[in-house]
Amino acid sequence: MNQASSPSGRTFHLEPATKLTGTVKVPGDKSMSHRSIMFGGIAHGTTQVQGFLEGEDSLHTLEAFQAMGVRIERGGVGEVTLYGQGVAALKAPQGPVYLGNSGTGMRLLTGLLAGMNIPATLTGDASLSGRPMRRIVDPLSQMGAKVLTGDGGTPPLVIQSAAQLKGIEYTCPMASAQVKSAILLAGLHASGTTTVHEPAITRDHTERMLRGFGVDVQVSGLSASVQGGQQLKGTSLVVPGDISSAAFFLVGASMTPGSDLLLTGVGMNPSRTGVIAILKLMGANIQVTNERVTGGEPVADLVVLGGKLKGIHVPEELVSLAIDEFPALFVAAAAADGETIVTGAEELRVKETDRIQVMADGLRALGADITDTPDGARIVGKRLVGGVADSCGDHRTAMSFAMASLICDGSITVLDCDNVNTSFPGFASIAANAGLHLTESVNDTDK
Ligand SMILES: O=C(O)C1=C[C@@H](OP(=O)(O)O)[C@@H](O)[C@H](O)C1
Ligand SMILES: C=C(OP(=O)(O)O)C(=O)O
Repeated sequence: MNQASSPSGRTFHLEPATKLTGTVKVPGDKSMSHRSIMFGGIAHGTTQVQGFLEGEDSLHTLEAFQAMGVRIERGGVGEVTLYGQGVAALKAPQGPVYLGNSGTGMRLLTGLLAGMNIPATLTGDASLSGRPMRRIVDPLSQMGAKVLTGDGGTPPLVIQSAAQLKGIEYTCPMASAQVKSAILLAGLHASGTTTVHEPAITRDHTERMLRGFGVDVQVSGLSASVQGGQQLKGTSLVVPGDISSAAFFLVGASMTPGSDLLLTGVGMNPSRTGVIAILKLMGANIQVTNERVTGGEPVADLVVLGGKLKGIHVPEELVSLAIDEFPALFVAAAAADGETIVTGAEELRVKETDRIQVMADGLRALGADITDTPDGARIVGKRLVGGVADSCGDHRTAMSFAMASLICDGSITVLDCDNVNTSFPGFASIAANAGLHLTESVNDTDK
């Protein structure tokens, strides 16, 4: 596996743009793409995946399962076939498993491997190496797992051999689908029942997709349970477009009068649609059309007509339903009339970057009126003037700053954009086709 970090310094250059038009098809959902490999990799029988996200994060998960001996074939774009032979056929990886920038890859794989008693060392890039892992290591230890962290509870994670895990009932202190999933995946191979209670709704792809692989998952309100000892059966699944990638375009089109954009095949899982609800509260015109169900997940085409947004206090119950969309929503707030207040979003501080800090610094550098708070921000909308915004290597902040060119009178330079490829390969050309005046350069001395 390639452990070299990608050369820093892919830079986005943006001239002011006025609207987004045409049709956009965003790539496959990242959360589901990771899970399609993990579940297909441990299942008995063949799993065929369509719409797989060929981004760096999900490809690292795919490589991890190849390193454990799973035969995986890649066909046309987004087509992956896994020839699963069950848990017993998996081999411990020979060397460290490098998971790049991906918190999802590392946290879910740790739960899965600890449950299956497969020793491994999991590593990541500089960003992932600074992210908190005790949130999964503590509950996994309660189940009997032996997982070592680096100093401060961060990666690398070393999963050591242990006796069979025992099921636990765990009340999650933070709203996190990754923590919930790590525990449930460990519970698949633990004795007895494993139950996770959550403080708020988080994405439920683990629960839905496991059912697609024949697992009995019990869900009641904010609690999910699995019984240990269940085998997964290979299946066929279609990964819908990622609403988190669509979010940049939803924001860009919603905040610019004259925009008329169609987003096709977007995943509409109700635990993910907070961004649409929040934008609608801000006055956005988003029509949900052609609703259908693909691979057990609701999917729709979204028609966005641009207009003027208004500031709101974002309801806290929508925060976990839109957690990855706040960088883009901060840009919508910078475009809105009046003040937008975000509270209850402290989880943003432990993503690929501290997204509250990076968005506040970057938007301020572009001329926005934004005050960061411990758990969110206050943003008063106004035209931006332009300047240099540092994404700090975070894919979502980079794409959000690019969308800011729609509300800006001067040019914008966005630094450190390499990691856009973790979730949205092709973003620059898709955004340029839709109306951004975006060019890219690669320069090792940018930073
Ligand atoms: O389970 C998942 O696929 C994810 C869960 C979320 O993380 P948290 O569980 O840390 O909130 C989200 O931010 C991440 O992009 C993907
Ligand atoms: C937080 C994210 O991903 P992860 O936690 O998997 O790195 C994200 O994609 O915004």
